[in-house]
Amino acid sequence: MSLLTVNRLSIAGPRQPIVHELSFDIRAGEWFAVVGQSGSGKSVAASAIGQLLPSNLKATGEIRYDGRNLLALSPADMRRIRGRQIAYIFQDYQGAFTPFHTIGRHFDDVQRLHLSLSKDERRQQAESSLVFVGLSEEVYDRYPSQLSGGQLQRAAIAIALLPKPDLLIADEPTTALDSVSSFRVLELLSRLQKESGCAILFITHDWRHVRKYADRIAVMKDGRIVEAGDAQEVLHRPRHPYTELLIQSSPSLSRFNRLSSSEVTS
Ligand SMILES: Nc1ncnc2c1ncn2[C@@H]1O[C@H](COP(=O)(O)OP(=O)(O)OP(=O)(O)O)[C@@H](O)[C@H]1O
Repeated sequence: MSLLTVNRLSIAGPRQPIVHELSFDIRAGEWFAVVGQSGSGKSVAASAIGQLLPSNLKATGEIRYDGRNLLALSPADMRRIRGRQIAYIFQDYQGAFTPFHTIGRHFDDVQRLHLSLSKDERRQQAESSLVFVGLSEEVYDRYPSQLSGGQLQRAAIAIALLPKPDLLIADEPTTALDSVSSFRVLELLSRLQKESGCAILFITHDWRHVRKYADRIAVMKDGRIVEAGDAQEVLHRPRHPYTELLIQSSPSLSRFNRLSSSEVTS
């Protein structure tokens, strides 16, 4: 069943069009990867879903979610959906945190906005979600600068999933992490997705991640989807020469697969 349907989404920049008539749908509970080279328009397309485009970019077309066109919602209506039903995590996990607020304060901000819980319940919920993503509950009182990149990204995932969103948009969440932290974060996402049943829109240029986690994929080139379908089908029988080129030029899967479970325990 379709959770979100993107219909002829175009995004125009100040000088030229960036994204051209994208159409795809995301099904409930699936891992949908959008893959393509740097600059192909993956991030701007993902930002348009939550009305997070910079003001110099304009989106047209339709993004249907829960019977409504997200592009036509008022900023206030969009804020009620974003964070609660549609959550984001980004490559720039540092930028997602305010340096002078504790991790606990970041939890609290989301809990106050989207959940009605008492102060004690909020702290309890935050501490158990920290433990759930493999962090200690002491992290609650720490500042972002006191955590490693991998730990911060795991905290960001815990916060994003608190309101139990239907869709998590993960924009290259592991690009800035070393390979072991990256592996841990992806395994965590995969586990949480199975447990929570949320769909993931996963933006990446890394085919190793596509091969391991994606159910379906869309391949983007120069602002257009050149090929889309079942991930294994596209990987094994790419129809577009560009997809074939991307797959052939991707780094070997062997290093990623060699990471053993002993390397990834916290
Ligand atoms: N605010 C902006 N104003 C003008 N052009 C922009 C703006 N934001 C993005 N672009 C342009 O839009 C195009 C697509 O950018 P986008 O960040 O979506 O690519 P991407 O596929 O996500 O790349 P990457 O993998 O490097 O993140 C690029 O050419 C970029 O320069």
